[in-house]
Amino acid sequence: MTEPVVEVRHLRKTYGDKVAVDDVSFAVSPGEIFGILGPNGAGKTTAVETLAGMRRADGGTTHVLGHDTQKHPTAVRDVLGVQLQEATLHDKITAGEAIRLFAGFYPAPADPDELLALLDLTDHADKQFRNLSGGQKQRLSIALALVGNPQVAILDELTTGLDPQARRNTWDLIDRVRDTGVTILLVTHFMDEAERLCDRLVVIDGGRIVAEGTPRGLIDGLEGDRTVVLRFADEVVGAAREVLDRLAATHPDVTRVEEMDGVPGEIAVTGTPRVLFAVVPALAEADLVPDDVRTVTRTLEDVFLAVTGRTYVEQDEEPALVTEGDRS
Ligand SMILES: Nc1ncnc2c1ncn2[C@@H]1O[C@H](COP(=O)(O)OP(=O)(O)OP(=O)(O)O)[C@@H](O)[C@H]1O
Repeated sequence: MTEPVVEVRHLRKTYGDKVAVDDVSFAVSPGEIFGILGPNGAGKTTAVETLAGMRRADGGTTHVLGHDTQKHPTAVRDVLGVQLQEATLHDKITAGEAIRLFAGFYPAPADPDELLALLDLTDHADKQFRNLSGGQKQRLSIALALVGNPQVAILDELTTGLDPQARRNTWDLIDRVRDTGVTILLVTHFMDEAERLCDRLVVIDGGRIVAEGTPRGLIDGLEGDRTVVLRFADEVVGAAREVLDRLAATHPDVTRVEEMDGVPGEIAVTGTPRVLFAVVPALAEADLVPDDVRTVTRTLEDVFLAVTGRTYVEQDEEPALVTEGDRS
């Protein structure tokens, strides 16, 4: 087995009486994008800041590339790149200047021009920080985390505050960064982001790990209901509803039939994984042909609901990188 690049064992971190991280363990293999997913306040940032040697743990061990980051926090300075939730740069520094300045802090930095190209910033290299868009600032913050040529990068809430297109572009970029050989620890409260990017992940809630695995494995491991949504033309929707209601009352694989809110003609049928086998013959018998059929895709949100009993609420926040001017 390959040695893990990051290894966290029984990590515990408190702030006074507040237990922010409680018995958290995970290991990250070389070249992985490993996710730490959870709602706001779950303890994600505390866990990675402690792992990076920026905070003292109250218990447990943290290693990066074999270095004990609690005992020797500076040992990983040149191999670990950290992009934290909020960083401040001077309004007037340009993107190119910032990258070259930070490159000077490292013994074997990345080539600033290559980094600008990797992060689609070449055309914005001469723009002052205050004039960069949210997405460009975000990409610059990732570039600054990568400028030391790290083997491991921690990216914390990297798409918070970005519009959907900028988020998707950032996801493509993270794939590109991983393709250069960097192992990535991705902290996020966005379920879709974790599902799209992570090879494996832990879900944290209230400081504890509540689920761990690949996104697909966690979703496929969910027991229980499947939902099929059917859309019917106006003239047949009433008849279809009757057939499906009868099915719910009589068929063991069908538990619920509901009209979808705000979508005329759409009916959702919920039941066991065999629900489709019940629905199709019943509609065929009545010669009721739906205009559209889709299954409701299960996501990590369903995993969160299954393990915590709570619905996951995503809250977007301020852009992650702010100028000094923005702070006033
Ligand atoms: N410096 C601090 N002093 C006291 N409590 C803190 C401190 N930093 C974080 N906390 C508390 O510890 C808990 C975990 O916070 P943390 O920031 O690690 O969570 P998170 O999952 O990263 O959430 P977010 O994405 O909102 O930052 C929260 O209840 C938070 O209020």
